[in-house]
Formats: sequence, C-alpha cells, structure tokens
Amino acid sequence: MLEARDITVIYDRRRVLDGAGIAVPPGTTVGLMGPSGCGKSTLARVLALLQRPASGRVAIDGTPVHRWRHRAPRELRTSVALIFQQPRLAVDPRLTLAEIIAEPLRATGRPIGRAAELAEEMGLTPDLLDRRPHEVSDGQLQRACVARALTLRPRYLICDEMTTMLDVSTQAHLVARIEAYRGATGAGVLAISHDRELLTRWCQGPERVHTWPPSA
Ligand SMILES: Nc1ncnc2c1ncn2[C@@H]1O[C@H](COP(=O)(O)OP(=O)(O)OP(=O)(O)O)[C@@H](O)[C@H]1O
Repeated sequence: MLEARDITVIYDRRRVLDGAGIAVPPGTTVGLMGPSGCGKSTLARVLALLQRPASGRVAIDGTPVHRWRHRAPRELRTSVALIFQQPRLAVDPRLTLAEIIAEPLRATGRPIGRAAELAEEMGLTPDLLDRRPHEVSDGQLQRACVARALTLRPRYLICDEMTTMLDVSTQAHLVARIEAYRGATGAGVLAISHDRELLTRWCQGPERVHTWPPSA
C-alpha cells in the first residue's frame, strides 16, 4: 500500500494541504480529482518522495518514509514513479527519446536493454527514438515519459494529469498501457485528473474515484 496521512504542506506561509491523505493499494487504480489549485500535484510530489511535507506520514508497503528527495533511500525512491502533466517540462531537451527512456537505468547502473522493449511497447519506432523532444509531438514525448517511468518496475505509479491536452486515441493508448503494466505486475496506480468520466472508466467504477478535498 502507498499511503499518505495527515499531510500538511505550506508554501509561503499558505497552507496548501492540511491533513490530506490517500491510500493506493497494490494492484488497484485509485482516482483523485479536485478543483484546480487544491493541491493534487503537491500531494503527488509528496507521495513520489520529491517533496518533504511540513508534517504527516508517508509509508510504502509498510515502510515509513523519513527522508525525501535525494536523501530518501534509493529502494523507496524507485518504488514510486511519477508521470507529469507536461512532458516537455519533465525531460532534458538535449537528450534523444532513447536516452530519456534509458535515463533511470543508466543512473542506477542497470543494463539498458529494457528501454528498447518498453519503447516498442509504447509504439515508439526507431526513427522517433533518435529524435530530441522538440522534434516530436506531445503525445510521442508523453509515450517516452511513460516508458521511462516503467523502466525500474515501480510498485506504484502516479499519473498526474498524464493525458491532459492529448487526443483521445493517445489518451486511450497510454491508459491501456498503464493498466496492462498494473495487470502484469500488481502495481498500484494513482490517476489524477479533472475528467471524472476518464477516471470512472480508468478506475472501473466511481467508487474508487476520490474527490479531494473531501468537502469539495
Ligand atoms: N513551489 C510552490 N511554491 C509556492 N506555491 C506553490 C508551489 N507549488 C504549488 N503552489 C501553489 O499551491 C497550490 C496547489 O498547487 P498544486 O499544483 O498542488 O494544485 P493542483 O490541485 O495540482 O492544481 P491543478 O489541478 O491546477 O494542476 C496552488 O495555489 C499553487 O499555486
């Protein structure tokens, strides 16, 4: 279970999250929706260990998190992957798509063969893999980001508005790919979106879609 409890985050003395929590069981897709600015992305970053909350607890499969960012143990850091809304802000523009996908494998000293397999599964042809971000579409770049997120076989995936601004067929392909990964590995998925219909379909029913904050 990926779990956050009583999370408080303060920006410039403004309390953006105040006692927030969510639980993502393994093998399940949980949806999270809420108005713009309510702190969904902030919660996503806390869960992905990219941002330390002012207070609160995060636990990954029962292991409590005490340190965030580069100070968090690698085993915990790599067990949660975050896919961002805007792929162009999430990649190094100097790298080719092939290099972007292989980045986590190189950084952790693992063989990069898995990157090519994932690229193929994401429908990225070899000519696309040789291009840099400015030479591909948003949808193609987001496919590369999804492949990159899966390289280290995370136990939890957080998709933060992953398909916003993409066409319907790219959206369906990315969601299907994430769901196939979940089915094959038993990973837990947190899907964040403004689109209730998308989340209801993705989570296979409205009961797993949380509206946050609960009073909204
Ligand atoms: N690093 C930061 N410093 C200061 N304020 C921030 C920072 N990051 C986010 N905020 C503010 O915190 C609030 C919550 O932002 P966040 O991106 O978490 O919301 P969100 O629910 O994901 O919004 P959206 O649905 O529009 O993406 C917003 O008012 C935002 O301006």
